[in-house]
Amino acid sequence: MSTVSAPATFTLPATGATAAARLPTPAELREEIPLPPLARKTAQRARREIARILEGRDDRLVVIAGPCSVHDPAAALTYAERLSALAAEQRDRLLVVMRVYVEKPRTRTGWKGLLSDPRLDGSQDLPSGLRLARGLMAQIAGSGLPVACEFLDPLVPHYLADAVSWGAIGARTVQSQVHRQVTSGLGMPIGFKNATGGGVEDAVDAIVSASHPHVYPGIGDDGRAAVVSTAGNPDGHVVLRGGSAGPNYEAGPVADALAQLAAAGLPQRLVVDASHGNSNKDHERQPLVIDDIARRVADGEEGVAGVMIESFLAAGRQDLTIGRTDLLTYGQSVTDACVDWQETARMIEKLAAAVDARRARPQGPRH
Ligand SMILES: O=C[C@H](O)[C@H](O)COP(=O)(O)O
Ligand SMILES: C=C(OP(=O)(O)O)C(=O)O
Repeated sequence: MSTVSAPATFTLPATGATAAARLPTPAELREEIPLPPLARKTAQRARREIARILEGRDDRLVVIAGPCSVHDPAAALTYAERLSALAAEQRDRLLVVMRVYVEKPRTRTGWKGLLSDPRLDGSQDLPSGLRLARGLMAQIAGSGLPVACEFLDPLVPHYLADAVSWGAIGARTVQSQVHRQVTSGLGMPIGFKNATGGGVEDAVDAIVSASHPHVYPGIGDDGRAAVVSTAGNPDGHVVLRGGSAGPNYEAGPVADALAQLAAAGLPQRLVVDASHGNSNKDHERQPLVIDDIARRVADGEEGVAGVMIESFLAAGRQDLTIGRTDLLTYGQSVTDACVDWQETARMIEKLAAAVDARRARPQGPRH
């Protein structure tokens, strides 16, 4: 019988990576760009309200609307101003949260978002991107409009999470243990997208995993590597976004997903994304998804707690040529196609009317 003895020391191979610039620590960035008191209040209040809607204790719908990605802070602020006015008008029926997505997962390659490359010129000035992202989120939340984003890099929540009311784990990372661990320590409701193939099981697994405490290697407020311990996130939920097998916003797939949640002992409430695989990335299909959901909500459907809409000032999308921001159309997405402002307002009004109609039903939910 042969035995294998472990070497006394290990030499790690060179990684090929270089550390090009220092990032501020989370504590340094929070001190440099503090959250205004109203931003903190907005973030905390919306977290609680979203959780109540997910629990079915508040009969409003959550509406997560905004650009696929933020590439121009000025256009994002113009959009925020309009959305904020509409959110205030509909606050008794809807809880509107703005997508302020500063990190983009890519299927293969492409611009990875404002945080990675804030000048859109390939210089990848991450320290500036991080500052810009935090400043923008602080300003939007500080205007009273709650902020949503996708958490992609596991270090980034340490810098931004206090400004955020709703977080997403995307279809490309929903199976990742790293992301499940990170979200288990975040203080806001987290929507887990179904995987790109359409499978909801991965999102259900992620909710269960993230609801448990975890211990993992991460960083502390001082930026030093640390053992991070989390308490578990009780507000994980599924986001149906369709997939390569087709859309899943219709009543049948929603009922199937709710059954999977019930089988896992989880609350039967979820969010439907009108974009991505549910629109086949065609922005003109998003209103069809919202119309269908609004009709079902008006008829009394209660499994859908909220919707996501990819929306910006101008309709459609445009290709980004790195280094040529002069070629860009103002207020139009450089990633996935979005509906324009007029269509966004129409969709939001339709959802508000659906909540009213559900309330008016004799056997409708109590509120
Ligand atoms: O939501 C945005 C995109 O669908 C996601 O970032 C993937 O983009 P890509 O397939 O263009 O890389
Ligand atoms: C990348 C996104 O979605 P998904 O993970 O569903 O592709 C998104 O919402 O921006």
